[in-house]
Amino acid sequence: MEQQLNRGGDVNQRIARISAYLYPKQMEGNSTLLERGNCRAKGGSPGFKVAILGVAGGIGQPLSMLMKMNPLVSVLHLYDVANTPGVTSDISHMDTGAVVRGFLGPQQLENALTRMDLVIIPAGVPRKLGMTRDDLFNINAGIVKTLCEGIAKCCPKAIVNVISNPVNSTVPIAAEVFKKAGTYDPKRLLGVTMLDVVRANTFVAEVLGLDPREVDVPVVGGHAGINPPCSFTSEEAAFLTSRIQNGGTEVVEAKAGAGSATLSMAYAAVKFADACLQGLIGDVNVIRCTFVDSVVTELPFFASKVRLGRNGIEEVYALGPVNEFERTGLEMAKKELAASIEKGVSFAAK
Ligand SMILES: NC(=O)c1ccc[n+]([C@@H]2O[C@H](COP(=O)([O-])OP(=O)(O)OC[C@H]3O[C@@H](n4cnc5c(N)ncnc54)[C@H](O)[C@@H]3O)[C@@H](O)[C@H]2O)c1
Ligand SMILES: O=C(O)C[C@H](O)C(=O)O
Repeated sequence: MEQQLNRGGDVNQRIARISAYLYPKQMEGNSTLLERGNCRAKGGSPGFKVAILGVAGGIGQPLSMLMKMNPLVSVLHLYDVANTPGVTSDISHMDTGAVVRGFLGPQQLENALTRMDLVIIPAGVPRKLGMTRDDLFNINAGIVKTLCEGIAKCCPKAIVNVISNPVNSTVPIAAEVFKKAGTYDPKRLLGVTMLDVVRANTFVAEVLGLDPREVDVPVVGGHAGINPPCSFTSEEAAFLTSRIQNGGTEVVEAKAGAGSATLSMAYAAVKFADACLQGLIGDVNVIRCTFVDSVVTELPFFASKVRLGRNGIEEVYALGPVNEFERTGLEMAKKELAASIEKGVSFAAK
């Protein structure tokens, strides 16, 4: 993990790029500013300020731990409505650069969010056996709405990564909240679908007998295209599509009432958050799949490949050629997606 998070150049080069991002004017011709600049929290390292909302949960705890290990993070704000002090105390003992602060309950939400560069939201209830993600809507819609109202007020320029389910509705809710507040920037709101990619890489590698690190499967709008080029039998394609689409249910059933994916989700979330931070410091060719405001299809939101950069999303890529099997899956996915998006938009309009 350490090796992965440090990829894209030597740590000193990355620190210089962070400083250039945070203090573009001052950095001109002044490389010593890094030592004196206030981008460094007292006793900590230079980097970005990141808030995680929902830190005491199954995802929130390992996600907080992994973000504390990320060398691009200088300040880590941990927020939850319960049990924040324990998680904060525990994580704060890790001897990595980021300075950790805990925030408990709605009265501390604004302090948790003020001046953040990136906000990650895993707050909300997970599904249990027999539930769909949409069954979580009634509770999680309100949670995401409130948290996004706080973001609009306290850090309207932050990049926002939404993990809380149903993502297909919670991202449109967030967009509506930001529109109402006059702060909406579609380049900065990203639904986290990275777990689909992580699963797809793993399952495809299993079938092909490859190392998952050599596989990169873009998962778009709920279905997969394959890279590197390879071919599957129709049975293999059907098996893989179903396994990737039902990966969440596979974990919910294995956990037998104890919730849904948490550890793989935390891993996927930190991979995605790290990509957002890499984009912010100006790394090139940071391309990931995510559920975003989109014109790729007729739907207002869609998961597809995007290029991340200094402003968040720099480019949303078109789908490219799809075969008949993928076209059928895409049409089915779009119907469900349209309903989920509309549900989120109407909720936020109330
Ligand atoms: N996007 C994805 O691919 C993906 C994958 C897995 C899980 N999820 C979703 O992530 C969410 C969290 O899952 P989990 O397993 O960590 O659940 P969890 O119940 O273990 O943790 C949720 C945390 O959210 C906190 N919380 C509740 N209301 C809050 C509020 N108003 N403000 C701040 N925090 C609040 C809770 O106190 C708890 O600590 C669920 O909605 C789940 O469906 C998404
Ligand atoms: O399946 C769930 O409810 C959680 C998450 O969306 C997942 O895909 O694991």
